[in-house]
Amino acid sequence: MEKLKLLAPAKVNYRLDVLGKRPDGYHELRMVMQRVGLCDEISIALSGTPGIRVTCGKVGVPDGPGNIAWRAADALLKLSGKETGIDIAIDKRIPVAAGLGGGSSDAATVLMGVNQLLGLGLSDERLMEIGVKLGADVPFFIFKKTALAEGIGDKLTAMESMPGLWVVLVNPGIHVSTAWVYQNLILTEKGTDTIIRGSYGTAAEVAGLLSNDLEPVTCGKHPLLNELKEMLLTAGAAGSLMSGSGATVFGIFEDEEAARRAAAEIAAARGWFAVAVPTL
Ligand SMILES: C[C@@](CO)(OP(=O)(O)O)[C@H](O)COP(=O)(O)OP(=O)(O)OC[C@H]1O[C@@H](n2ccc(N)nc2=O)[C@H](O)[C@@H]1O
Ligand SMILES: Nc1ncnc2c1ncn2[C@@H]1O[C@H](COP(=O)(O)OP(=O)(O)O)[C@@H](O)[C@H]1O
Repeated sequence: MEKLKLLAPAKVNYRLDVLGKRPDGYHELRMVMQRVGLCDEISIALSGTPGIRVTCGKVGVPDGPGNIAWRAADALLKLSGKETGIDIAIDKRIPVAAGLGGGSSDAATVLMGVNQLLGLGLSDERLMEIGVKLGADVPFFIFKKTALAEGIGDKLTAMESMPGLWVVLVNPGIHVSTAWVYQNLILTEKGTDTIIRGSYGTAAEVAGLLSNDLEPVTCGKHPLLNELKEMLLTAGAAGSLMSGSGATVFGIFEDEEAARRAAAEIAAARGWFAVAVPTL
């Protein structure tokens, strides 16, 4: 039986403006989303034994139907009407519940992989429609380009030109519930007059874009994150920010060596998860 091995990358949010709350409880956003080279490895194989099996073996990530990758496979299998079985193994490299979109990326990768394995021929647009029902960030990972994301995160426009940078991701092992962060957000009447351009040329220019309305909620609960942002700046980052709902904090660097040195220093000093990865 045919088998695929795929990489599911993480993301960071260079910008996250919350514009308001919708009647269904979701929030209207304006984000700039960037994929980075820290990836889960996903094997997908068709099987003669009907049913979907997902194994991950990582604490905090459910096997079986609780896994968003299982739900992605289920959605496509139902749509296909086929009787085949699907076996999915996830080698989890992306920290979990960390604001890096690992679950959403796994789901997007499974949608694309199962579409290919079952020969369904669904367009990316159709996969994004199916994906947004699994999670607001899933369409972005099918889009595969640095994006301005609006709506609940699903209305995507490609950024015209973004610099290739090095991103240092630091996660102090704090798990954050995205739902909790949105529930505890205090919406203000702040203006949204910052213009987001289509093109940014340097790390310094991207640093001017960095802002996240969810930061005060998560950093309010975990003040250590402010310290992490400072450590990244001291280590030479052009800018630092919390990603998504947190608790991962990232710094942006133009220079690979400087980024690798910063990650090694922070990992050695405090024993936290800290890696330097390129933007994709
Ligand atoms: C904050 C962000 C930024 O990229 O990323 P993460 O921190 O999760 O990585 C996203 O908005 C997270 O997207 P995602 O994690 O796919 O969201 P979902 O599973 O659909 O929803 C999780 C919870 O967040 C809330 N939610 C999500 C998206 C949105 N635009 N408004 C919301 O209020 C939902 O009400 C739900 O309770
Ligand atoms: N494939 C998966 N990878 C990671 N988390 C998953 C997965 N499937 C289900 N989950 C659950 O989704 C929650 C959010 O995880 P994740 O996508 O890593 O975080 P975030 O929303 O911060 O980007 C976790 O608490 C985890 O239990």
